Amino acid sequence: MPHYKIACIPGDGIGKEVVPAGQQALEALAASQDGLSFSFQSFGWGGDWYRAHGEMMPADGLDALRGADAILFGSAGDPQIPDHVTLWGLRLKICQGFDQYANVRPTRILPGIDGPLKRCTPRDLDWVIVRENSEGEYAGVGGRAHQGHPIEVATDVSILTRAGVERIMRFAFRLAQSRPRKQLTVVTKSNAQRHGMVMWDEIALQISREFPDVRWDKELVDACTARMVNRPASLDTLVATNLHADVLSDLAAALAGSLGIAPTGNIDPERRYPSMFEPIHGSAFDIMGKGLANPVGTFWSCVMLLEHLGETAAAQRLMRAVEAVTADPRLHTGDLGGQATTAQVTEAVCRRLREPATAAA
Ligand SMILES: NC(=O)c1ccc[n+]([C@@H]2O[C@H](COP(=O)([O-])OP(=O)(O)OC[C@H]3O[C@@H](n4cnc5c(N)ncnc54)[C@H](O)[C@@H]3O)[C@@H](O)[C@H]2O)c1
Ligand SMILES: O=C(O)[C@H](O)[C@@H](O)C(=O)O
Ligand SMILES: [K+]
Ligand SMILES: [Mn+2]
Repeated sequence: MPHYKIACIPGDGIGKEVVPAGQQALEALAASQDGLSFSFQSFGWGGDWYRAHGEMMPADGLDALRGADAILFGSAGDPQIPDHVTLWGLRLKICQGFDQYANVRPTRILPGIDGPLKRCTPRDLDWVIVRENSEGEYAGVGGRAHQGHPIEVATDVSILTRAGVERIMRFAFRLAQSRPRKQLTVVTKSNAQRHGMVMWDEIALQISREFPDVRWDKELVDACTARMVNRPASLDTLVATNLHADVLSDLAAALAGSLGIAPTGNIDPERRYPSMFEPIHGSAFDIMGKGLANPVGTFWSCVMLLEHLGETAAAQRLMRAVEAVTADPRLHTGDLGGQATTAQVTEAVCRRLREPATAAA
């Protein structure tokens, strides 16, 4: 009987609220499904760990995660610690350390959710953004010199490698091919960025030849924001660099109703290392510690986690339970205009999961 080891890293802010909610949902799922079981190991890394130990996670922390089947992550970001310290010391350390180079960000308007675009129905917005997750603007290459002097200099160099672009393009074309519309939009900025992004475009064309059944086009990232708003139904799968996709995916989440709903997987497609699943949002300093965070993005991330493990039936059951709960406005958290708490939404999802299969369907 399948037994999965899940490493939980709540991290900071509302991560500490939504990751336990995700764990509860997985536990409810396992309790109601023969042959599915999980063991959870929780790691108290993040801002508190930093205050105690001077680092966001132990230097050999990746070794503690290596044996996990998957990682459930919350957020890195603490009001008292600079954001680049928290992000690089935890999330990026894991994503880059485990070469989770494909970041997959699905967006849909879930039942009962009132998206902000008046002409956009749930049928018009069904996207997956593939974010290059290992290099580009997040390569970490650059430096600062002469700090505080008039000649001070600072650089962040975007690095794109042929190997890195080929693998993310191949992943994105394959994902597009697996979806009904078989359609990919390659997001670029090769008008202004005349080296790396030009290579990006050339490699997209090269890889496209391996996928003759995938219809594809190219869009400059600035125009892509307008297209997402004005012609959402013209998009299906998108692939973009690390930073471009980071920005586009927050926009996508907002257009689907809230940042609190959107999920992501940091995937190692070759399965050399555990992949890591998390809501796309951060620590949400303005609401942390109040029990008001929307746990739906984390539940949906758990759905992606289950899909990654090959537990398709369990993934579908959890997604149906989440959709049944979003369909009820009384179970909407503040970000959706409602008044429900994290605990109420979590309990409602778990209750659905405990119901006999036919009733939950
Ligand atoms: N993957 C990550 O670890 C990650 C992602 C994004 C931001 N961050 C970090 O989080 C911190 C805060 O960043 P930010 O303010 O730019 O983004 P954020 O996602 O934390 O919050 C933006 C806004 O969305 C709201 N929001 C986000 N998630 C919500 C949820 N589940 N329910 C209800 N409302 C929600 C917040 O209340 C806030 O108003 C920073 O330190 C940043 O670096 C980390
Ligand atoms: O990449 C970033 O900036 C952060 O990790 C976060 O914003 C995310 O989207 O994961
Ligand atoms: K997150
Ligand atoms: Mn982001």
